[in-house]
Amino acid sequence: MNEETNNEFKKNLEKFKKMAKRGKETKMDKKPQIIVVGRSNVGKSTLVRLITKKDVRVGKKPGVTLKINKYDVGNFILVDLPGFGFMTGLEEKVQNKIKKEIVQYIEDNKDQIVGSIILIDVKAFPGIVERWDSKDEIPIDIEMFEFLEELELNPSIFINKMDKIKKNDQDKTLDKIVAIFGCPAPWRQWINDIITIGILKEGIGLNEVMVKINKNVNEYNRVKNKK
Ligand SMILES: Nc1nc2c(ncn2[C@@H]2O[C@H](COP(=O)(O)OP(=O)(O)OP(=O)(O)O)[C@@H](O)[C@H]2O)c(=O)[nH]1
Ligand SMILES: [Mg+2]
Repeated sequence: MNEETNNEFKKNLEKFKKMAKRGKETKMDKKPQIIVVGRSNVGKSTLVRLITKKDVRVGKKPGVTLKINKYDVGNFILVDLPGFGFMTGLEEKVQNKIKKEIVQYIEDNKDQIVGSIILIDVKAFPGIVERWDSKDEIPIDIEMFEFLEELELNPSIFINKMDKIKKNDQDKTLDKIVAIFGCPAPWRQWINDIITIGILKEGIGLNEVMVKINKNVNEYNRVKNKK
Protein backbone atom coordinates (compact mmCIF):
# COMPACT_ATOMS: atom_id res chain seq x y z
CA MET A 1 0.00 0.00 0.00
CA ASN A 2 1.35 3.43 -0.83
CA GLU A 3 1.14 6.21 1.73
CA GLU A 4 -1.95 7.80 0.27
CA THR A 5 -3.94 4.58 0.23
CA ASN A 6 -2.66 3.81 3.64
CA ASN A 7 -3.94 7.12 5.02
CA GLU A 8 -7.25 6.66 3.25
CA PHE A 9 -7.55 3.21 4.75
CA LYS A 10 -6.82 4.53 8.21
CA LYS A 11 -9.39 7.29 7.80
CA ASN A 12 -12.05 4.83 6.75
CA LEU A 13 -11.20 2.53 9.58
CA GLU A 14 -11.68 5.37 12.06
CA LYS A 15 -14.99 6.25 10.44
CA PHE A 16 -16.09 2.66 10.64
CA LYS A 17 -15.10 2.41 14.28
CA LYS A 18 -17.09 5.53 15.09
CA MET A 19 -20.11 4.19 13.24
CA ALA A 20 -19.88 0.89 15.03
CA LYS A 21 -19.67 2.69 18.35
CA ARG A 22 -22.69 4.80 17.53
CA GLY A 23 -24.62 1.71 16.51
CA LYS A 24 -23.92 0.21 19.86
CA GLU A 25 -25.32 3.20 21.73
CA THR A 26 -28.51 2.27 23.46
CA LYS A 27 -31.40 4.42 24.53
CA MET A 28 -29.77 4.48 27.96
CA ASP A 29 -26.87 6.49 26.59
CA LYS A 30 -29.09 9.34 25.56
CA LYS A 31 -30.84 9.89 28.87
CA PRO A 32 -29.65 12.41 31.46
CA GLN A 33 -27.47 10.96 34.18
CA ILE A 34 -27.30 11.48 37.92
CA ILE A 35 -24.09 10.24 39.52
CA VAL A 36 -23.57 9.05 43.09
CA VAL A 37 -20.06 9.43 44.49
CA GLY A 38 -18.42 9.08 47.88
CA ARG A 39 -16.05 7.09 50.02
CA SER A 40 -16.60 3.46 50.63
CA ASN A 41 -19.27 2.48 53.13
CA VAL A 42 -21.04 5.88 53.23
CA GLY A 43 -24.31 4.43 51.92
CA LYS A 44 -24.11 4.87 48.13
CA SER A 45 -25.60 1.50 47.33
CA THR A 46 -28.26 2.01 50.00
CA LEU A 47 -29.35 5.18 48.21
CA VAL A 48 -29.21 3.57 44.78
CA ARG A 49 -31.29 0.65 46.02
CA LEU A 50 -33.91 3.02 47.46
CA ILE A 51 -34.19 4.95 44.21
CA THR A 52 -34.07 2.05 41.76
CA LYS A 53 -35.90 -0.46 43.97
CA LYS A 54 -33.44 -2.92 42.48
CA ASP A 55 -31.41 -5.48 44.34
CA VAL A 56 -28.20 -3.51 44.77
CA ARG A 57 -25.71 -5.14 47.09
CA VAL A 58 -25.23 -3.20 50.30
CA GLY A 59 -22.59 -3.42 53.02
CA LYS A 60 -20.18 -5.56 51.08
CA LYS A 61 -16.44 -5.31 51.76
CA PRO A 62 -15.17 -1.87 50.75
CA GLY A 63 -13.31 -1.26 47.55
CA VAL A 64 -13.95 -4.61 45.94
CA THR A 65 -16.07 -3.32 43.09
CA LEU A 66 -14.24 -1.34 40.49
CA LYS A 67 -17.28 -1.40 38.29
CA ILE A 68 -19.44 1.52 37.34
CA ASN A 69 -23.07 0.47 37.67
CA LYS A 70 -25.78 2.20 35.66
CA TYR A 71 -29.49 1.88 36.39
CA ASP A 72 -32.28 3.05 34.12
CA VAL A 73 -34.82 4.77 36.35
CA GLY A 74 -37.22 5.91 33.61
CA ASN A 75 -36.51 9.54 32.86
CA PHE A 76 -32.91 9.40 34.02
CA ILE A 77 -29.95 7.06 34.54
CA LEU A 78 -28.56 6.61 38.03
CA VAL A 79 -24.84 5.89 38.09
CA ASP A 80 -23.32 4.17 41.11
CA LEU A 81 -19.59 4.91 41.06
CA PRO A 82 -17.00 2.97 43.04
CA GLY A 83 -16.03 4.26 46.49
CA PHE A 84 -13.01 6.56 46.51
CA GLY A 85 -10.39 7.54 49.06
CA PHE A 86 -8.49 5.52 51.57
CA MET A 87 -9.75 2.03 52.24
CA THR A 88 -8.17 -0.42 54.61
CA GLY A 89 -6.46 -3.26 52.86
CA LEU A 90 -6.35 -1.52 49.53
CA GLU A 91 -3.06 -0.57 47.92
CA GLU A 92 -2.47 3.08 47.16
CA LYS A 93 -1.94 2.17 43.52
CA VAL A 94 -5.42 0.65 43.32
CA GLN A 95 -6.93 3.63 45.13
CA ASN A 96 -5.38 6.01 42.63
CA LYS A 97 -6.63 3.85 39.79
CA ILE A 98 -10.19 4.07 41.11
CA LYS A 99 -9.93 7.83 41.48
CA LYS A 100 -8.60 8.18 37.94
CA GLU A 101 -11.37 5.99 36.59
CA ILE A 102 -14.04 8.06 38.33
CA VAL A 103 -12.60 11.35 37.06
CA GLN A 104 -12.33 9.86 33.55
CA TYR A 105 -15.95 8.71 33.62
CA ILE A 106 -17.15 12.13 34.72
CA GLU A 107 -15.12 13.92 32.06
CA ASP A 108 -16.28 11.56 29.30
CA ASN A 109 -19.94 11.87 30.29
CA LYS A 110 -20.10 15.46 31.45
CA ASP A 111 -22.57 16.53 28.75
CA GLN A 112 -25.08 14.02 29.97
CA ILE A 113 -24.54 14.31 33.70
CA VAL A 114 -27.19 16.70 34.99
CA GLY A 115 -26.68 16.27 38.70
CA SER A 116 -24.31 14.67 41.18
CA ILE A 117 -24.65 13.52 44.75
CA ILE A 118 -21.67 13.32 47.07
CA LEU A 119 -22.45 11.15 50.05
CA ILE A 120 -20.62 11.51 53.31
CA ASP A 121 -20.79 9.74 56.66
CA VAL A 122 -21.51 12.37 59.32
CA LYS A 123 -19.65 10.45 62.00
CA ALA A 124 -16.52 9.66 60.01
CA PHE A 125 -16.12 12.87 58.05
CA PRO A 126 -14.70 15.35 60.63
CA GLY A 127 -12.00 12.82 61.57
CA ILE A 128 -11.08 12.31 57.92
CA VAL A 129 -10.68 16.06 57.44
CA GLU A 130 -8.54 16.40 60.55
CA ARG A 131 -6.22 13.62 59.42
CA TRP A 132 -5.85 15.12 55.96
CA ASP A 133 -5.36 18.62 57.35
CA SER A 134 -2.32 17.49 59.25
CA LYS A 135 -0.87 16.31 55.94
CA ASP A 136 -1.63 19.58 54.17
CA GLU A 137 -3.70 17.94 51.48
CA ILE A 138 -7.28 18.49 50.38
CA PRO A 139 -9.65 15.66 51.34
CA ILE A 140 -10.81 13.85 48.24
CA ASP A 141 -14.50 14.61 48.97
CA ILE A 142 -13.80 18.33 48.79
CA GLU A 143 -11.61 17.90 45.75
CA MET A 144 -14.45 15.99 44.08
CA PHE A 145 -17.01 18.65 45.06
CA GLU A 146 -14.86 21.39 43.55
CA PHE A 147 -14.27 19.34 40.41
CA LEU A 148 -18.02 18.77 39.97
CA GLU A 149 -18.75 22.46 40.55
CA GLU A 150 -16.15 23.45 38.01
CA LEU A 151 -17.80 21.21 35.41
CA GLU A 152 -21.21 22.63 36.42
CA LEU A 153 -22.61 19.23 37.29
CA ASN A 154 -24.79 20.56 40.13
CA PRO A 155 -23.16 18.74 43.04
CA SER A 156 -25.19 18.32 46.20
CA ILE A 157 -23.94 16.84 49.45
CA PHE A 158 -25.90 14.15 51.25
CA ILE A 159 -24.85 13.91 54.88
CA ASN A 160 -25.82 10.37 55.81
CA LYS A 161 -25.94 8.25 58.98
CA MET A 162 -27.39 11.05 61.11
CA ASP A 163 -28.48 8.35 63.57
CA LYS A 164 -24.83 7.97 64.51
CA ILE A 165 -24.46 11.34 66.20
CA LYS A 166 -26.18 12.74 69.31
CA LYS A 167 -29.00 15.22 68.74
CA ASN A 168 -27.12 17.74 70.91
CA ASP A 169 -24.08 17.60 68.67
CA GLN A 170 -26.02 17.95 65.45
CA ASP A 171 -25.74 21.73 64.89
CA LYS A 172 -22.09 21.91 65.85
CA THR A 173 -21.11 18.97 63.63
CA LEU A 174 -23.15 20.08 60.63
CA ASP A 175 -21.89 23.67 60.84
CA LYS A 176 -18.35 22.33 60.75
CA ILE A 177 -19.02 20.07 57.78
CA VAL A 178 -20.77 22.66 55.58
CA ALA A 179 -17.99 25.16 56.30
CA ILE A 180 -15.45 22.70 54.95
CA PHE A 181 -17.37 22.71 51.65
CA GLY A 182 -17.26 26.49 51.55
CA CYS A 183 -20.74 27.11 52.93
CA PRO A 184 -20.66 29.26 56.07
CA ALA A 185 -22.75 28.38 59.15
CA PRO A 186 -25.59 28.05 59.98
CA TRP A 187 -26.00 24.81 58.02
CA ARG A 188 -29.77 25.14 57.78
CA GLN A 189 -29.56 27.89 55.19
CA TRP A 190 -28.06 25.41 52.69
CA ILE A 191 -30.61 22.68 53.19
CA ASN A 192 -32.80 23.42 50.15
CA ASP A 193 -29.82 24.18 48.06
CA ILE A 194 -26.82 21.88 48.24
CA ILE A 195 -27.13 20.03 51.55
CA THR A 196 -29.40 17.11 52.43
CA ILE A 197 -29.23 15.28 55.73
CA GLY A 198 -30.62 11.84 56.29
CA ILE A 199 -30.62 8.31 57.59
CA LEU A 200 -30.75 6.28 54.40
CA LYS A 201 -30.86 3.05 56.36
CA GLU A 202 -34.38 4.14 57.34
CA GLY A 203 -35.18 5.87 54.06
CA ILE A 204 -34.94 9.31 55.68
CA GLY A 205 -33.81 11.98 53.25
CA LEU A 206 -34.85 10.07 50.14
CA ASN A 207 -37.69 12.46 49.28
CA GLU A 208 -35.39 15.46 49.52
CA VAL A 209 -32.86 13.82 47.20
CA MET A 210 -35.58 12.96 44.71
CA VAL A 211 -36.76 16.60 44.67
CA LYS A 212 -33.20 17.68 43.78
CA ILE A 213 -32.81 14.98 41.13
CA ASN A 214 -36.14 15.86 39.52
CA LYS A 215 -35.16 19.53 39.45
CA ASN A 216 -31.92 18.67 37.63
CA VAL A 217 -33.64 16.33 35.17
CA ASN A 218 -36.50 18.76 34.45
CA GLU A 219 -34.08 21.62 33.87
CA TYR A 220 -32.12 19.46 31.42
CA ASN A 221 -35.28 18.49 29.53
CA ARG A 222 -36.49 22.10 29.46
CA VAL A 223 -33.23 23.30 27.91
CA LYS A 224 -33.11 20.34 25.48
CA ASN A 225 -36.67 20.91 24.26
CA LYS A 226 -35.96 24.58 23.63
CA LYS A 227 -33.17 23.74 21.23
N1 LIG B 1 -26.14 3.68 60.91
C1 LIG B 1 -26.42 3.79 59.61
N2 LIG B 1 -25.94 2.88 58.73
C2 LIG B 1 -26.24 3.05 57.42
C3 LIG B 1 -27.04 4.13 56.95
N3 LIG B 1 -27.14 4.02 55.61
C4 LIG B 1 -26.44 2.92 55.25
N4 LIG B 1 -25.89 2.32 56.33
C5 LIG B 1 -25.08 1.10 56.38
O1 LIG B 1 -23.75 1.37 55.96
C6 LIG B 1 -23.18 0.21 55.35
C7 LIG B 1 -22.61 0.53 53.98
O2 LIG B 1 -23.64 0.86 53.11
P1 LIG B 1 -23.51 0.75 51.53
O3 LIG B 1 -24.75 1.34 50.95
O4 LIG B 1 -23.13 -0.59 51.11
O5 LIG B 1 -22.25 1.74 51.31
P2 LIG B 1 -21.46 2.08 49.95
O6 LIG B 1 -21.16 3.53 50.00
O7 LIG B 1 -22.21 1.59 48.78
O8 LIG B 1 -20.10 1.27 50.13
P3 LIG B 1 -19.11 0.71 48.96
O9 LIG B 1 -19.90 -0.04 47.97
O10 LIG B 1 -18.14 -0.14 49.71
O11 LIG B 1 -18.41 1.90 48.36
C8 LIG B 1 -24.30 -0.83 55.30
O12 LIG B 1 -24.14 -1.71 56.37
C9 LIG B 1 -25.56 0.01 55.45
O13 LIG B 1 -26.64 -0.69 56.02
C10 LIG B 1 -27.56 5.05 57.91
O14 LIG B 1 -28.28 6.01 57.62
N5 LIG B 1 -27.20 4.83 59.22
MG1 LIG C 1 -21.70 0.19 47.24
